[in-house]
Amino acid sequence: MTSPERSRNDGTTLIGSSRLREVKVEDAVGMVLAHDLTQIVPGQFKGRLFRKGHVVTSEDLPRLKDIGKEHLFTIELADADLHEDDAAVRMARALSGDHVAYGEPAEGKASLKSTAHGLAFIAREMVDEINRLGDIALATVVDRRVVRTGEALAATRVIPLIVPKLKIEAVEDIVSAYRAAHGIAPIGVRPFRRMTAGLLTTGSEVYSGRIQDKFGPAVSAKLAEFGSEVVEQRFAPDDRHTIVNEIHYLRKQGYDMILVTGGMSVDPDDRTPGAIAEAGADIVSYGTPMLPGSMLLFGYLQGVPIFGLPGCVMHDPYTSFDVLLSRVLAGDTIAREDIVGMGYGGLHRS
Ligand SMILES: Nc1nc2c(c(=O)[nH]1)N[C@H]1C(S)=C(S)[C@@H](COP(=O)(O)OP(=O)(O)OC[C@H]3O[C@@H](n4cnc5c(N)ncnc54)[C@H](O)[C@@H]3O)O[C@H]1N2
Ligand code: MOO
Repeated sequence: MTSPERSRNDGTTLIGSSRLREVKVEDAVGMVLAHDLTQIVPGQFKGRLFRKGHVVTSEDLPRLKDIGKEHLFTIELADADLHEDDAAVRMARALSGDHVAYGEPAEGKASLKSTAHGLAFIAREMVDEINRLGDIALATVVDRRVVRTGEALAATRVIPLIVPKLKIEAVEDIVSAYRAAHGIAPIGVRPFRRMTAGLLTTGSEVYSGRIQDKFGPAVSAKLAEFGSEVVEQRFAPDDRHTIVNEIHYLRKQGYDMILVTGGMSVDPDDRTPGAIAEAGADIVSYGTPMLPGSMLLFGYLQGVPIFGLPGCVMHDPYTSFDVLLSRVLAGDTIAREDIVGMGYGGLHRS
């Protein structure tokens, strides 16, 4: 796993073909730092105290001692090797796909960030394959996580200070093969489209004015959070025929998706799933193996995504609606197997 590293008793260490020479801090004034130096003060600070390339001055000596440095390295880098910063950047470059940016490395780490609000794409098998090489750390967010502009997607790092070029070339080869096979990079972001929605709120208690509608504001806020919009809201009592007609009305308006709220459970007045079916939708799934949001229905009405949203969507901040909505907005067509796969890791409230 680890690079052959040989410490010698003349104060030098050989890593691969490169030589690291230890210099006592007292003798290091005027020396150029070979790598970033980190300070950690729990609860207060963690980061770079000195940058790679910094020229050590006599004023630096107490601060170097404070972070435990008695010696510093000079590096004689062999042609066959790479400095940790350069290795991290090369990996970042290889891995980055659409809507991903990476900046300057720090402390041997390069961060890949999203340049869009959308759904992260992370090829998990690729991450595992790279980490299997050893001496390399590639840490990512989970696939299909919602990311905002500027949010981190992944970070690359090599474990030793110096790594053989061959190791990074192995990463580049793995990634090239992936790109060739799949036509995309292993790390990317699929930006959310701006979609319009027609909303139908069912429930006789709301329709009659007995209680105030709370679903409309909750669903509108949710779509706005994703950059989309509820354009029109209609209301219906718990009457199947009326609900079917209202669904047809919304379909005719040409909205990008149709959302029907309430009446999704097991009571005799819960008419929504039957009405969505009667309206002619192809039901992908009624019932979603995730909590909250288990009573959610998803289907397509003449190709338009249609959701039956259970009461929890009005109440819980994160439900199966968030998962499926984000995928629809990223351009996915949802199949039954996608719904099946939501159960593992899908328990967010018992
Ligand atoms: N015996 C069972 N009970 C429940 C089940 C079950 O499987 N068996 N599922 C539970 C789950 S999970 C959820 S979520 C809810 C689903 O509720 P519904 O979608 O059927 O919602 P309703 O019955 O129509 O209403 C429930 C509740 O919410 C109020 N509501 C509904 N719409 C609005 C609105 N637009 N504004 C304000 N308030 C609204 C309604 O008055 C009820 O109080 O069922 C669980 N139970
Ligand atoms: O679907 Mo309820 O739909 O899990 O809280």
